[in-house]
Order: sequence, then structure tokens, then C-alpha cells
Amino acid sequence: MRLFRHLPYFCRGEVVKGFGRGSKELGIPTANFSEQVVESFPSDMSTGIYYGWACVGNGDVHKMVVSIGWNPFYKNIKKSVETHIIHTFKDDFYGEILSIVITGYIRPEKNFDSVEALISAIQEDIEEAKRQLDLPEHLKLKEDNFFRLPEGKTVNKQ
Ligand SMILES: Cc1cc2nc3c(=O)[nH]c(=O)nc-3n(C[C@H](O)[C@H](O)[C@H](O)COP(=O)(O)O)c2cc1C
Ligand SMILES: Nc1ncnc2c1ncn2[C@@H]1O[C@H](COP(=O)(O)OP(=O)(O)O)[C@@H](O)[C@H]1O
Ligand SMILES: [Mg+2]
Repeated sequence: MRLFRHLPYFCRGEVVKGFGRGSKELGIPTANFSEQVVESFPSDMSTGIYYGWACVGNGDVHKMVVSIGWNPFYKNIKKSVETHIIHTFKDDFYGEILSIVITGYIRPEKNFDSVEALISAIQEDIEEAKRQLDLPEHLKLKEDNFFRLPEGKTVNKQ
């Protein structure tokens, strides 16, 4: 069995509130999907840190990193799927529809000795994602028709 046979993975859903730690404690906001969307992920898809493309509503498609799992540093009880879009937005976009395609895997989730160590790991993930997404096999997904489907249509396709 191929380990990452679920990739590329397409997913679309509403942005909901998380614990408010991303921006406040880490300086790295993550748009969290609802529990229903999290549960729709294949149960045999490895948790960990991935990268790909994202767009909010009918907006532009940007590079992103996404964390799937239980955030061992914070010991979450519920699994989460959180996307950090590599773009500066003027405002929050809670309640909007986030569309993502996950194209590659970076590493498993880890625990860290300090918040600073978690932040530098995330910053390295962002740099890695930027490099990988410029490669043709990942870049081509940026133009996928998935990003041009009508907003509000919630689908998970593989
Ligand atoms: C690229 C990236 C990598 C992450 N890596 C880890 C990790 O290795 N361990 C961990 O506990 N949390 C990790 N996180 C998750 C953060 O802990 C999480 O985004 C933060 O707690 C914000 O949660 P909130 O959306 O509920 O506020 C990562 C997040 C991102 C975006
Ligand atoms: N570049 C970005 N990537 C992801 N979310 C962003 C970004 N810029 C602003 N946001 C907003 O910040 C929110 C996430 O911040 P965060 O501190 O993780 O809060 P929460 O715990 O509620 O998810 C997102 O839901 C979105 O509305
Ligand atoms: Mg978040």
C-alpha cells in the first residue's frame, strides 16, 4: 500500500473557531475546519504536516501548510485540520468556505520543549512548502478546476 495514496486530497468546508492559539501564542493563524469536515478525512490518512494550495471563497489560490492531528504540544482531545495560508489577509474569514488541495507531506506531528521550538519548526515547514510547491508536479494543482467550482458546494473528492 502506498503511504500517501490519498494525495492529492481535495477538501472544502467552512472555517470555524479553534482555541485562538494560532495567532495569539504562535503568531501563525490557522483556519480550522469543522468537526464534520475533519471526520470526513480518510481514517488511514497519516496525521502530520502537509502542504498544498488554498483559496478562501472565490479568492486567489495561495500556497499553504496544513496540520492534521491532535497537536501533541497542546494535547488536544479532538483531531483538527488547520490550514495556514501563506498570504497576508486584511481581515479574519470565519464562516467563509475554505478550499484546499493537499499535495505533499512534510513530517509527523511532534511535541516540543518550548513554544519557541514549535514556532521555528512551523517556520521551517513554511519554507519547505514554498520550495516544494514551485516544483511542476505540485504547481500544476494550483490551476485545478476544483478551485473554480461554485462556492458553498462542499465536496471531498479524491
Ligand atoms: C505548519 C504547522 C505545523 C505544526 N506542527 C505542529 C507540531 O509538530 N506539533 C503540535 O503540537 N502542533 C503543531 N501545529 C499546530 C499548532 O499547535 C496549532 O496550529 C495551534 O495550536 C493553533 O491552534 P488553534 O487553531 O486551535 O488556535 C502545527 C501547525 C502548523 C500550521
Ligand atoms: N494567513 C492566514 N491563514 C489562516 N488563517 C488566517 C490567516 N490570516 C487570517 N486568518 C484568520 O485567522 C483565523 C485563525 O486564527 P487562530 O489564531 O488559529 O484562531 P482559531 O483558533 O480560531 O483557529 C482564521 O480562521 C482566519 O479567519
Ligand atoms: Mg486555528
